[in-house]
Amino acid sequence: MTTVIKNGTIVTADLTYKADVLVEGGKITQIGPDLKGDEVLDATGCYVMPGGIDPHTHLEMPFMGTYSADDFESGTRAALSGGTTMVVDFALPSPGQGLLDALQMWDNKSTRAHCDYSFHMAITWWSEQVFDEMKTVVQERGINTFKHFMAYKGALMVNDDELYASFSRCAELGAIPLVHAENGDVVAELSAKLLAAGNNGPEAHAYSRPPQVEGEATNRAIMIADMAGVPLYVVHTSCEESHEAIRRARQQGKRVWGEPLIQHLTLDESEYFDKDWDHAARRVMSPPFRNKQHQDSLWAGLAAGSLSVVATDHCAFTTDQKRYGVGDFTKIPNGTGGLEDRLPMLWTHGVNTGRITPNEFVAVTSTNIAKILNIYPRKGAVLVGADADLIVWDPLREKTISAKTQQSAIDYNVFEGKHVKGLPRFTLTRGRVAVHDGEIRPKEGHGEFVKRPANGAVNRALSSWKELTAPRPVQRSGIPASGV
Ligand SMILES: NC(=O)NCCC(=O)O
Ligand SMILES: [Zn+2]
Ligand SMILES: [Zn+2]
Repeated sequence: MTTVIKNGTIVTADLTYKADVLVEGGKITQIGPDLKGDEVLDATGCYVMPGGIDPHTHLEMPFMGTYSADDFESGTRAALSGGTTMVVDFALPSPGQGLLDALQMWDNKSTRAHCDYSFHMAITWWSEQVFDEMKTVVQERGINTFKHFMAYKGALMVNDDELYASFSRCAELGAIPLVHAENGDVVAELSAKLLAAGNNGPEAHAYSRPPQVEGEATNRAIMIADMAGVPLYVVHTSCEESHEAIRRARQQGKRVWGEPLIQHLTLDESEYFDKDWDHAARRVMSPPFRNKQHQDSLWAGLAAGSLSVVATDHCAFTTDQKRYGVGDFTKIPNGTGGLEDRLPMLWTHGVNTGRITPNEFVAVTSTNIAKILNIYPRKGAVLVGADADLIVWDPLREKTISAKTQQSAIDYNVFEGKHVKGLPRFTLTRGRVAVHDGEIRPKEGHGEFVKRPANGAVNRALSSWKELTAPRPVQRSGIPASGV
């Protein structure tokens, strides 16, 4: 059975041209004029683009005494509905738990996925066992990224010596470290001080995590990665201080990528000052939403190329779960949703406003991260031989975002009431039409785990350079006799 997408304009990260696309056996088999197939999808007036890849989700994540409410079933259904065809989640060992044990748990959770997926492996503690298992994770399990939390003291946070040890191990294995960059010690101190002063509402969450704590941690992570000789990916870059650190590092030739979230690009800190406790608590996430100047910095970074990927950090909690933190903001589960809305919101606020081009849209939602994760061009491309993860994007299709019509399992949407223009007409996941003329047709269990090999181009280049420039002892002809 073949499927042909006809009459569309193909938009990739670097090209825009008219052609039909033929799909068979889950792959793109031909691109050209006047193609024929058993099933025809009409793309008249539409852009045919690589499906979105969201490299930052937390589905059914155990966190802050509960589990995030969207699992791999509802989460990947939401993803497909909004044009995202692959998610990368985080396997999180609890303290003392082995990496392979934790991976087994994430394997079990992900069997219901509607679209393809992968995992980042989190390093939440350090030991010889963790050091040893990192090799198996990379070489046998096909996971080439390791996540480190510099925040969440007493839970997921790791210290600088552990960061250095793990980053060095990543360098040896051809893997890439990821960081959640906030100074967890300072956040803990500020939180305690705010609570002691009676500042216990959701707005205090934002007060406890000012941009400086993110900027400092980003600079520190960049320095440690440089010392360890490894590239670095900074998740949820939310402010100018962190962006500035990334921009400077890149100008110095360091291999550092920054990932703003669609939430930080389009929602601001005023949400936390809402008189309705639920409204504010539903938007509690780390780092928190910032002011307009920080948003402008993030948008500028996407246009200038100093920021590389737009993600969601989808980690959705219901209103009841958020209410665990009534009277103590530090107990509000951190996280917001966005999987279904990332592409429409970015198109509406990015492409429709002229802040980014359609090609840049493809780059930051799909192609750049496929290259970073070393799965390009299997993913993130419209090329013969690539997986047929495709969206037929209708720039005229409109809707108003509402929890009433969303796929996510939670009872609200942080983008509630926002009007978007630009939505998928069709979404294909490895050739299977999962959104048909705007209507979701999911298939539980269709999603497959995507292995990601180590030693991508950037790792290889950086390790050659580090080897070439490594400190070497000076060769001396005559060595004086010891004074003792
Ligand atoms: N971001 C957030 O608040 N929750 C999810 C966990 C994380 O990424 O820090
Ligand atoms: Zn984080
Ligand atoms: Zn996260």
